[in-house]
Amino acid sequence: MSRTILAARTDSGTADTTELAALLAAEGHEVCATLAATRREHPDTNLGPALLDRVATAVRDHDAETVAVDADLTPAQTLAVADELPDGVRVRDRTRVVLDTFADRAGTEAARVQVRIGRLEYERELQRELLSAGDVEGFWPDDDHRSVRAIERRLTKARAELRDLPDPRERYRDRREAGFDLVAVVGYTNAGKSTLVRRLADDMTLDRAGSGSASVEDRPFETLSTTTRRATLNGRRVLLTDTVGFVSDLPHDLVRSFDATFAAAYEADAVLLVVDAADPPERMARKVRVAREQLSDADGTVVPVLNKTDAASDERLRAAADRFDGPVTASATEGDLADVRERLLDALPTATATLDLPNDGESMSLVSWCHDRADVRSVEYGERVTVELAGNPAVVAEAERRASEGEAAGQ
Ligand SMILES: Nc1nc2c(ncn2[C@@H]2O[C@H](COP(=O)(O)OP(=O)(O)OP(=O)(O)O)[C@@H](O)[C@H]2O)c(=O)[nH]1
Ligand SMILES: [Mg+2]
Repeated sequence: MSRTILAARTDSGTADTTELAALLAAEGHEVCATLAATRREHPDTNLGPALLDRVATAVRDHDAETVAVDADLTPAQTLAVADELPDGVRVRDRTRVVLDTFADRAGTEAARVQVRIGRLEYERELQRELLSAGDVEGFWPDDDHRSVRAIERRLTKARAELRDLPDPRERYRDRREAGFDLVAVVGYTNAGKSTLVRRLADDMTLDRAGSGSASVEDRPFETLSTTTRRATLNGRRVLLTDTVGFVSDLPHDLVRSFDATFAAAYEADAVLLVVDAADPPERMARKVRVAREQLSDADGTVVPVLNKTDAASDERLRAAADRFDGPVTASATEGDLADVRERLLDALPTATATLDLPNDGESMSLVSWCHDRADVRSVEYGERVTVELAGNPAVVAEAERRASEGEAAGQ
């Protein structure tokens, strides 16, 4: 366990260090002291001399090995902060902490390569700055010799590896063409996405052909790669994708490198945006802002889900509800999720059709095909068979095509 001092600077108000503290705890760091100050960003060190002085003292008092700064430092600022600390103390800003967390726990090959790219891009910038300051010696934790050229070679290799992996968006498009309704469950880290996916999949599932399971833990970034489970909603075949949680102030490069999550969100027919309704108002405001930014390109209908209602006071719940247009409330651990299922169904694009079929064996197998994929609202048997159907537009169109094909074949 590494001993860490957490330092935070904020322009106004009080710094909220809970997010970074949770990340550090999840990494197995012991936060020995948290030091905060309210002041303008200092151009050289971000933190400013007074706070930096307190940090240096705390490092000595606690014999700390690392300092985590709750801000995004420029490479020059990282160096300037390290300069004020005892030799060998490692300085990490929040981007670095997030990258390290992901690197430790990335589950899939794609996530691992993406993390590697994010880290290399980060290191390249830092290395450029180190070189121009003429101060490379002893900065990196290992003796790994780095030159900008060497980093770039590794970047090129990693990008090529990523290109060779299957494109996540392609995979979603194939699934859509196969008549699945795609639902992405997204939101801030620790909001309860995986719990919700598990519950929804269990409630909605008739056949459990789904792959993977959604791991639940009270720590940030429990889920580090997308997991998809199959479920049935009103006869429709739904794929529920659990995603990697958002955090605030991620640099654009890093966000872009988490393509799998964004592919799931952007390609989805409907997006469940899970929000922790028990959060204090300021924290929630920040999280909602982050989620909105990240989802601005999503095509599907976004359904806000205020989760953890069991743990939220009425006042918090009302305040949370005011932030959204028509949210649905839920407790993924305790409540009944009927409202979530209903809202999800409303959000999915739906087509209807009435099929008029000859009364023969061929038609019977088409009726059972429909039952497996859509909401068969009525079937009337007479000289002909009349089927009323609602569901995914691609499925309904395919049913109509099969009906007319059967008709043509019978003539
Ligand atoms: N009280 C309460 N706790 C919940 C609820 N839903 C989830 N939790 C808890 O919140 C914690 C985080 O849940 P997860 O499902 O792992 O959250 P997540 O959004 O998938 O988190 P990441 O994968 O880390 O982004 C766990 O301890 C859950 O048991 C809820 O409705 N009420
Ligand atoms: Mg999760």
